[in-house]
Amino acid sequence: MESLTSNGDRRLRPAMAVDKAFLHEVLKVYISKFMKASRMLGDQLALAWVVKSQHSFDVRRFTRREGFVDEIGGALVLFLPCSSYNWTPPEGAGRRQCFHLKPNCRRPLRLPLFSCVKMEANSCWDSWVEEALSKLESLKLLRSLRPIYLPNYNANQPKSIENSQLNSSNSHENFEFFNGPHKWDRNSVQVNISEATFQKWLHDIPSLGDDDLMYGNEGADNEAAASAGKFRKLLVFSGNDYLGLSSHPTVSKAAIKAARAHGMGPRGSALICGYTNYHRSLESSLADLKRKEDCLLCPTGLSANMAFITAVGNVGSLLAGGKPSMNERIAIFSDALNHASIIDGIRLAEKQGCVVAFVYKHCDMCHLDALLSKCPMKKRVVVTDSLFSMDGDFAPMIELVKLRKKHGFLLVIDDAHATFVCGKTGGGAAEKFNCESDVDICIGTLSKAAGCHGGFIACSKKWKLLIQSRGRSFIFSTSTPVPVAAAAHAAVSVAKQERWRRIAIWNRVRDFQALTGIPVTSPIISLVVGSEEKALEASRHLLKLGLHITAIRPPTVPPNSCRLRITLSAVHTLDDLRKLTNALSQCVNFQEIKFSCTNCNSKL
Ligand SMILES: Cc1ncc(COP(=O)(O)O)c(C=O)c1O
Repeated sequence: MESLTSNGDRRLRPAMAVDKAFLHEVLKVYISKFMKASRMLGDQLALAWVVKSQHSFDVRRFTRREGFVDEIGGALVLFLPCSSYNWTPPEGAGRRQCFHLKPNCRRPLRLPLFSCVKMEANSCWDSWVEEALSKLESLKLLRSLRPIYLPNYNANQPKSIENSQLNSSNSHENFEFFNGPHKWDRNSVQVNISEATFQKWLHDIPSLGDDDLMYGNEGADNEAAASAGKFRKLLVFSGNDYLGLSSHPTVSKAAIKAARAHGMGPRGSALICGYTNYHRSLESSLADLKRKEDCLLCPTGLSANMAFITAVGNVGSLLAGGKPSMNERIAIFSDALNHASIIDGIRLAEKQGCVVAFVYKHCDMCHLDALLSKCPMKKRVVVTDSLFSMDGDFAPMIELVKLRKKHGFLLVIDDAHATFVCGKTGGGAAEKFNCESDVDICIGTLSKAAGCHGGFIACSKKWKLLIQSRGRSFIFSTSTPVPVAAAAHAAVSVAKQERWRRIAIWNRVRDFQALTGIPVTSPIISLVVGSEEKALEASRHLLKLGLHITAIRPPTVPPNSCRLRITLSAVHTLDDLRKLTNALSQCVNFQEIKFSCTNCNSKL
């Protein structure tokens, strides 16, 4: 099936069977849209959502005064004045072809007249969101982002700074990229800890972070302390800076430049006065990366998940015009191992009486299918981590897409750990599994592979408007500091351009597998060792050997599934991996782990 965007480019989309109940739902929205359009044009309009003819027609003929073309629910809809045209509705469906057109397209496009309604799995969601937005509009509850324009330099700065700003520009073209690792990259995987911290960690003594750091924060003193044996150097295998961008000079330069020109504090939440051209640029680059219409920045990944879930819950109450009945609520199907922020978001929305949660067994598509089949509620959302943070396994994206087609739910992924790491361009898990257009909402964070801070929701413009108007953790929190937004924008470009980083990290994944024989699927490696004591003992042993690896214990993971969570980075070398696997071989049994992994995989 072919789709035409306003740019005139063509993409192939899978065809879908027409479901009559579905069609009925969408037609309801067509009618309300039609009424609105009639008012807008001050004319009586004929609605032609499916037009059957041998001929082609030229969209140029339909000016705004005469009528217009819109896309609703994935189908092209013509709104035409009755006086000029006498279109009739279709006489039934069959196997037909359909074209899409972006709303209010002005470009002259020649389209063969189509004779079919094509239903997208989420077309009901499109119409529900539209209806929710109309309700919000009538209640005057739609909220706006009004970017404050911050120029590239600040004329009020001292002369020397002002000049350095003038000499460099903020534009993408001036970002510096490198085609291989450099000395600075090591900063992302090498750290020092003081002897006091080391001792407390070794003896599992609770710390408030007030350990005697002895030599302050100055680099030169730290060097001296390290060489005098006061600090211990550790090689980090526990961070989420997968590409090593936290120490990338292009990223830090962007932050420095923005901090010099504009200071630190964003001065307010995004809806008040904390949203600037820097935030907008970052949103655009993330929307591009995720191949979505738009994107909404949130203060953190945690707040992005919470904002989305509270906003989706609101659709239930807005459409019901008050507290929704059981069947009017939103059914959210959530993987049992989803991130805490998804769980908390769902709990909050449940408390507000907007959603009902169904937790399906981890990655178990039969269980999810059964729950969906039994569920009488129409408004359904499936939310899952794409790459699970504790186990390092991927959600079964292809099966999820199949179920989405079957049940017509909204598919939402938390792509926190896969963004920038997976896919040819770093687009994340959906790009890796070639299903970007089947993922409706992609939530992510800039605090992991981007090496910065902040969260985002890549989605359609309609969803963005809904979330920015109803997502409480977005609305009621101060926006991202400008230097952080500038740094993250640089990081998006670096991550895209420096492809060698993605190649390197996946090479390290293969190296780990080759050195241990343990099958691994991602840079997050979870070695389940069993009891808490075993995990702590292993972590202590690794610490003594200079490796920063944490033991993950309840309540983060279930009792007796305590583990060592190891994360690999593009910046690790093969020698680092040798050091790691040698040390691991002294405290964990690779054969046992290999056996339980194989067993586990055969059950999937
Ligand atoms: C899967 C997942 N989602 C969301 C988050 C939250 O992101 P942030 O640290 O930006 O709040 C995390 C981070 O821990 C995560 O692992």
